[in-house]
Amino acid sequence: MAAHCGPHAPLALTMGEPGGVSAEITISAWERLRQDGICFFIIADPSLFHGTTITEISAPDDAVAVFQNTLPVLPLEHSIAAKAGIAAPENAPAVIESIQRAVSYSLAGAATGVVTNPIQKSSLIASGFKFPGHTEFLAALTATTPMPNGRVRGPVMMLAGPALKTVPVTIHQSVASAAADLNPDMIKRAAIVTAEALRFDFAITNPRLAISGLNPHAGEAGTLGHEDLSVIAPAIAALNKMGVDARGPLPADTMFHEEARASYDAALCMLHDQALIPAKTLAFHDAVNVTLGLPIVRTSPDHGTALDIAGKGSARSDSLVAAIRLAAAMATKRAAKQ
Ligand SMILES: NC(=O)c1ccc[n+]([C@@H]2O[C@H](COP(=O)([O-])OP(=O)(O)OC[C@H]3O[C@@H](n4cnc5c(N)ncnc54)[C@H](O)[C@@H]3O)[C@@H](O)[C@H]2O)c1
Ligand SMILES: N[C@H](C(=O)O)[C@H](O)COP(=O)(O)O
Repeated sequence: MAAHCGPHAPLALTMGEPGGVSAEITISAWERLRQDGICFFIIADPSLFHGTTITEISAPDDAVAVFQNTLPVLPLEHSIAAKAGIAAPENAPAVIESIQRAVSYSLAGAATGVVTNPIQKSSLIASGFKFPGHTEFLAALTATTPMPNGRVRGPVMMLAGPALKTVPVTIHQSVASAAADLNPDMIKRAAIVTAEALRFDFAITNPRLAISGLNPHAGEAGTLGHEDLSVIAPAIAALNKMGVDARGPLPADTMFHEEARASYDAALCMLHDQALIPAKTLAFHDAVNVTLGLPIVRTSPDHGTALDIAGKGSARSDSLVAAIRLAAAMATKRAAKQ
């Protein structure tokens, strides 16, 4: 492998929603990282990059030789008809093919990990896609591959920013169904996968977890809802018995101020928005969405398709750059453990 790309295979970037900002932030990320010792290629329809010098490659490894000079694009078999600002369900087969191939390359060791560009979930679902997001799709695509080093399988979503890491225990589901589905096993699994990831992927030797309640004021001693006492507290007690440093259930509204954040390494929250609102508010342009508990490395920018600004040249690539850097760092740590 060429020295400027580091010792590992390149990262595979997916195309994401072709009507969104993926192409422009990928070009910008390539410009920012081309001299940085990280290599990647994108699996996409080359027509998305008209006006930019790209190199069409035929295998992941070809990216290494060209990366410093041009963005390597591995063409899809499906073609697209993209218009900036429009997410057309007709492009779904190409969007899905890109994700599937990135995972295949990663499982085969031809790519060192997967960095996904944002997808328009509603558009994919309208075309018949059966998964609510990448997280669940990636878990299905990797379900039969053993986890490395005996680690516990997820998937678990983490939003990782410079000052805060949050994990939603329930992910892409309605608030009503999340509250109904919540059980101690889900909380325990999310906590164990998170603690393992903090140890092995983020080099935090003794990870401390703060676990939120579900209801206002963590249920106010059972007067504002029963789940905090009947579901979350028993999960935390079981985690403590297993040696996991976890405390709670904490009122979600007071666990994210600066002094509170200093007392833990990751906050586990019961609902998607409990976890993602603080993470994106504090660090919208720096935070990274990481899927923990997969046999492959997967990161993503924390933002979505941004259809409202697609093609206008104002989309920032910071979160994608952070996602690429984090994927490379995680892959390096995992390779050192094998
Ligand atoms: N990883 C993913 O695939 C992923 C992540 C989040 C959201 N989504 C999907 O994206 C779609 C749109 O979601 P949304 O509108 O809630 O969120 P969004 O992140 O796309 O947009 C929210 C706001 O942030 C702005 N914004 C987003 N990215 C930006 C960037 N790089 N630079 C500057 N401004 C930026 C947008 O212009 C918009 O005003 C939905 O279908 C959602 O499910 C996908
Ligand atoms: N919940 C995520 C967010 O708002 O950032 C987003 O939907 C992405 O999820 P996947 O990585 O599962 O697509």
